[in-house]
Amino acid sequence: MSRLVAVSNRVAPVEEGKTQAGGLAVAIQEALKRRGGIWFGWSGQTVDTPPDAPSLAQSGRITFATLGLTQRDLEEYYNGYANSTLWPLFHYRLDLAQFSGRTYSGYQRVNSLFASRLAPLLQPDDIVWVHDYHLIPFAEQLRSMGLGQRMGFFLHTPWPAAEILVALPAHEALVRALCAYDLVGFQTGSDLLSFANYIRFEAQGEVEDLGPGQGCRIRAFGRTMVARAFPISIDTDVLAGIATQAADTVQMRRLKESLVGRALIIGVDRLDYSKGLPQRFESFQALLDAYPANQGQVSFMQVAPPSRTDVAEYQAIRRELEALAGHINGQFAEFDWVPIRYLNKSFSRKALAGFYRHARIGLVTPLRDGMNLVAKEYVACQDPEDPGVLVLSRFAGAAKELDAALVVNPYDVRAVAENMQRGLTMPLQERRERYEAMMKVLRENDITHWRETYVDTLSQVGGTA
Ligand SMILES: O=P(O)(O)OC[C@H]1O[C@H](O[C@H]2O[C@H](CO)[C@@H](O)[C@H](O)[C@H]2O)[C@H](O)[C@@H](O)[C@@H]1O
Ligand SMILES: O=c1ccn([C@@H]2O[C@H](COP(=O)(O)OP(=O)(O)O)[C@@H](O)[C@H]2O)c(=O)[nH]1
Repeated sequence: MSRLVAVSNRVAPVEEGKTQAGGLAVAIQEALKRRGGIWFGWSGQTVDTPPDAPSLAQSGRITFATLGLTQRDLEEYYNGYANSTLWPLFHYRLDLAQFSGRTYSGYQRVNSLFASRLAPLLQPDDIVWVHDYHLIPFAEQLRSMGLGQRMGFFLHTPWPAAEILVALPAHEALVRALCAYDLVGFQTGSDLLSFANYIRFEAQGEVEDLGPGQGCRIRAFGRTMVARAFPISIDTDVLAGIATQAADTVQMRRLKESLVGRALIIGVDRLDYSKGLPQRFESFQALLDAYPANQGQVSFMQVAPPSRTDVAEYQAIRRELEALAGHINGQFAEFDWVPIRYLNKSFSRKALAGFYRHARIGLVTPLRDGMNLVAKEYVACQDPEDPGVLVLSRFAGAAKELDAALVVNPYDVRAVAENMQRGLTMPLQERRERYEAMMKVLRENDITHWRETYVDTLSQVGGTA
């Protein structure tokens, strides 16, 4: 069996026997454990000069190969082109996207640096699996060094409609770079459709349908490759197991004591403008306004660990939310009840599992999201006998699979409030039916299924080595 080489900007430090936080970390770790291989990416550290070779660390059959970046590289590649150009653009925020030749050069330079440092570690029959928007030009860089291995890419964010993408000065170069892969995976069928439409109408390429769920063969920029949707998922049964044991944690005991029987609504998101947090806070305000019986009876807890804190837009959304939470709490709080618990910190997977299970509503209302694993985790953690209700944005990739949630338009504050009220008062029978429908989907498409489908497909397409 060929070795797998996973490449991602972030490389999770994996310790044997410890459960990993994010779905991506779990998926990559498992895939590498099975086949043996390398996990290559940024070390998370800044250095004065880029090293000639990555640092190597072994854990079982996995070699972690990581590289420090200079402050300038990090500024131009990560904070700049990845998170101030591509991230806002891919999340339909043209108003926030910055277009700068300097950061674009930095993005290309770091991709070239990464590729040149990985190349000496590669063997001819390796399968290379590259993750996310930070590394779109990675395969093109490897190919320019004469490497012909099978190379796949998976985009964790949405792929925008062509009308949005063409605002990017380098749109053609970016899509040309994607065509250097043998397989390009998207989260949903609509991301795939947006990509196929760009190929047809902007790149004058050919798109051949490969049948239901099989994606399409793309011929463009002198290359032929396959593009297909692979919705990422979670380790459903493992997480459901963790949730049954989480009721006994210290955090859970303290949470229950502090709620004194009140209903809990929960949100868990990185502090990112794509997650729709201001609209969500306003929806909760609208719930208290429109259904005053909830005042003093319902608490909304928003877990929002700070993210990408060097980027100005992330500092701005943090200030906005602090003001909004303060305003709403000032309007409704009583001496013995505060409506919004707003927490700028992160929690372990086990603590979150307990919080999810206790919450009557999981409130997941991004304005755009590639998938949103929190939506899936909330469902998997419910008590099958007495499940809570997922209120889910139609603009999260997860809504394509979890259509038994209460699917909402997050911009429609009043409608989100009405759906929260519907969830709080939903009869047990309906809650069970919706939960079972969603769990069926999550058991069929769990993280193992996602990983195996992707790696099997990549093993069968392309490769000239
Ligand atoms: O690495 P950071 O800059 O700290 O950001 C964390 C990750 O955020 C994004 O996650 C996406 O991947 C999820 C799993 O596929 C998906 O559910 C979610 O919708 C996406 O937003 C980003 O794409 C990752 O590269 C980051 O590591
Ligand atoms: O305090 C926290 C907040 C989030 N997460 C995890 O971070 C991931 C967030 O993934 P999602 O797809 O929802 O959004 P992203 O942050 O990747 O855009 C999920 O697995 C969460 O359980 C966590 O472990 N602790």
